[in-house]
Amino acid sequence: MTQQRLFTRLLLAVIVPLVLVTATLWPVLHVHLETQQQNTRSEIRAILKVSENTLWRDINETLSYALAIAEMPTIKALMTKDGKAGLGSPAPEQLTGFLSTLIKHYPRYTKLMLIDNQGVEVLRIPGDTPSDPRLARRDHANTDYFKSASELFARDLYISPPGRNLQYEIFSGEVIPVVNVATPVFDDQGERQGMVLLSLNWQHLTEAVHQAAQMEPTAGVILTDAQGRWLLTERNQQLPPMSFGDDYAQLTDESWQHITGLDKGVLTQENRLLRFQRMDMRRQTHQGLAGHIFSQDDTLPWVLGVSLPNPTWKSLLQDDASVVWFLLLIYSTAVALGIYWAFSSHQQRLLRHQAQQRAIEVSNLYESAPCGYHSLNADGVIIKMNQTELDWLGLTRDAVGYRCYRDFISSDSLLDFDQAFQEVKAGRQGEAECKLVATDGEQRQVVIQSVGYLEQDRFIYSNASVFDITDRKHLEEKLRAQAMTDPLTGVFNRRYLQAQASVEISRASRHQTPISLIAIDIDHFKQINDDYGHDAGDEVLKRFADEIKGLLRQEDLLCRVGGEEFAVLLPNTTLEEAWQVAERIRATVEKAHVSIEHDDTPATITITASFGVTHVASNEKTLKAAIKRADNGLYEAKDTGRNRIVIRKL
Ligand SMILES: Nc1nc2c(ncn2[C@@H]2O[C@H](COP(=O)(O)OP(=O)(O)OP(=O)(O)O)[C@@H](O)[C@H]2O)c(=O)[nH]1
Repeated sequence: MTQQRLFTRLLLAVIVPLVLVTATLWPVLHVHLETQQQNTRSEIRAILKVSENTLWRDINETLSYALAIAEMPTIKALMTKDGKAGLGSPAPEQLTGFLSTLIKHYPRYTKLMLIDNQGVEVLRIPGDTPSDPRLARRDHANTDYFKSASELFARDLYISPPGRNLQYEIFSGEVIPVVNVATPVFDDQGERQGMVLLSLNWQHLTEAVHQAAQMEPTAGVILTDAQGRWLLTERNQQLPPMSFGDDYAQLTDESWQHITGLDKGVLTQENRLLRFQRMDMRRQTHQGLAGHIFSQDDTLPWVLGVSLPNPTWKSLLQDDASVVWFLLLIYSTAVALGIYWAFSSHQQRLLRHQAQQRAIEVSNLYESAPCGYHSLNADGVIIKMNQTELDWLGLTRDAVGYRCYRDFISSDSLLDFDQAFQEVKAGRQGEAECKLVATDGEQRQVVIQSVGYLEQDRFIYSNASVFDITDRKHLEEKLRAQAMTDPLTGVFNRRYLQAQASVEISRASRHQTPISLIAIDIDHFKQINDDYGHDAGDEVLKRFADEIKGLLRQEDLLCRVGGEEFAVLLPNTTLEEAWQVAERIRATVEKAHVSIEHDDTPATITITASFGVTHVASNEKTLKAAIKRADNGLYEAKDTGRNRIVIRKL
């Protein structure tokens, strides 16, 4: 049972700390996780902003250059049929040199072209003819950029979708998608003279976006057109492998559904947090000098997005070892404390149980001790009492608190009790031999030993042990009586006569009263023994004593002083009165018949006795002289025929 309880406590000691620590740490870790997620969101927002700015910056610069070139007088002059260097004439070296430098210095451009109103190429920088047959033609009349830009007003711009409609070029030995930016050229009279076309190296542009995103190595970038066509040229390691032109919408159908409905937003894609926003260059306001910007409407707006790993509990623990150690430390400390609590409380419980057992044992000992225990307050009221003493006094526990102990002390013991109680109240030990009287009147001789408990010299209560000495007292009295009594006849013996004689003599002396003594001896007692046996003799002695006792007063002392010799001490009795007593005894004995069994035959014995009578003189301190006188009288009675009384005076 104890082991099972310990096991339960140990189980609780493990579970409760785990639950408590978890309940305590959960909000903290949750906040920590939320903070991490918030930080991730902020980081994504920042990367997205930088990526967007990078993209816009390059595109805007391109727009600016295109517009600036279209505004250049030499360009206008070159494009104007009526100018000095009209169409069909080669471009001045100075102009081609300037434009070549521009294209070389900005690797984001693959080429610059001037196209006349018929779609015929007027100037191409760089000037070498591409070997790719797709790009070899000089007639641009059927291209989307030509068709679109031919209808634009001054300072309007057309931007082709990246890589759309075969807009690829071979650049540095590889085929790359391009974005064509076209703006019309008008002469000073407002006549449309053709257009300027700048081809943007889309790979270069998106690389810049990538680099911006690489501020955070785990960041991933998405860039698609409005249809979900993948516009990035570089592989993005954080996403499923996508190549330029792949259908992102189809690959991530669910996410794309989410994206298509919103201008911007945040969504969770697998374990990554993706923030996206729309980019519509038609609504670009950067170009304060630009007119309208046109493009293929079905491809815009683009979707630019940045993703980062979304912090989770798992990533939190994996990325931050200190959190794991911290949790391990907290949990192990809590469990260790719990186990310590389980063992210590188990130990305390055992100790408490043992203490309770001891208390019960002590209480049992107290309650059922063979002696009484009680405590009294200063007024003598019982404030505590064990069951033994309650039983002695015939009380129930209800008596505690209001009954006075003194009420149960016999009147002849009150003085001793009061004296002892005063001692106790004074802080000393008190002892009294008293007689307790129970509610039913039963008396009990006891010895009360008590000590007082004092505080600052003020008595508070007493603690008393009460020993029942009734049996001892009875035994003492019995022994005392036996010591003073003749066992055969039950009358006093010689020792008692001598002891009591001095008491009676001094009393007689005090009260000036006479005191007399009778010596008695059975006549021919030896003959009775001889005739009937010793037992018969004993029976005669008992009967003889009984006969005499019946003739004496309470205060007279009948004593057996020898084998068949008796003495009677008669306080307050004159010699004459003593003689009368002796005569009464003699006459009674003479008439007495003692019935015995002798040899299985009933027999009757008659006896006589001789007497010596004297009185104790007032100057005699002991009985010695009086006994001698009485014996002398007795001897004379024997000598003169027995069955008679002889008085001996002083
Ligand atoms: N049965 C019995 N006999 C006792 C007891 N004490 C003494 N005796 C006997 O009492 C007798 C006393 O005898 P004696 O002293 O010769 O006296 P007696 O026979 O009475 O003769 P007188 O005194 O001269 O009349 C002795 O035989 C004792 O043995 C006793 O306690 N019981």
